[in-house]
Amino acid sequence: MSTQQGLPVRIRLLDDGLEPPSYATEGDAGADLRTAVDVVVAPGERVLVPTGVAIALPDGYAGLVHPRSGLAVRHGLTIVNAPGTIDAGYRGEIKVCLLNTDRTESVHLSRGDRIAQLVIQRVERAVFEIVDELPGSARGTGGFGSTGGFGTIDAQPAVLPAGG
Ligand SMILES: O=c1ccn([C@H]2C[C@H](O)[C@@H](COP(=O)(O)OP(=O)(O)OP(=O)(O)O)O2)c(=O)[nH]1
Ligand SMILES: [Mg+2]
Repeated sequence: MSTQQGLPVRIRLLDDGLEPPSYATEGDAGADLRTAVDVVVAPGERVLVPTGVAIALPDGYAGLVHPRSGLAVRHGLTIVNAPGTIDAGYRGEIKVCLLNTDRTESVHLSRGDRIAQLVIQRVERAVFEIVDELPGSARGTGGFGSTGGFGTIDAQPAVLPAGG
């Protein structure tokens, strides 16, 4: 009898010989995902990396693909669309769009290296109700540094033109 506790999630291992996603230590929020291929990510480049797994999440859940902090700090490796969203209905291979933010050094990854982490969360689906006025709140329309932060906030944040 298994003593493991948690949400049962069906997983297909699409790549024989690759270790399945796993939690590194008890209490971890993210299960580490591995690259199925050797890959070099050049400075400033992005690469879509296969993980060799497909999952079926129960309705009402989503998987969020987060970067790993160690790779971020040591190598500048991040995920372009962090966190990536794995929909409950998605049955394809989970892939990770890695980005090397380092200006000079390439990142060399070997098949089996842990490249990202999958956090599974409950999610709500909204039923959008169109209204003319929103209810008041303490924050109101303040945002984008309205509560203070670095330096002076005298100026309003610039509104950048789309695409510019
Ligand atoms: O980092 C990611 C993000 C997404 N996906 C897969 C699972 C997800 O369910 C599907 C769609 O992702 P998303 O909705 O973010 O992409 P989209 O650009 O909106 O594509 P689509 O039109 O297919 O929804 O792609 C991944 O494998 N890795
Ligand atoms: Mg989508």
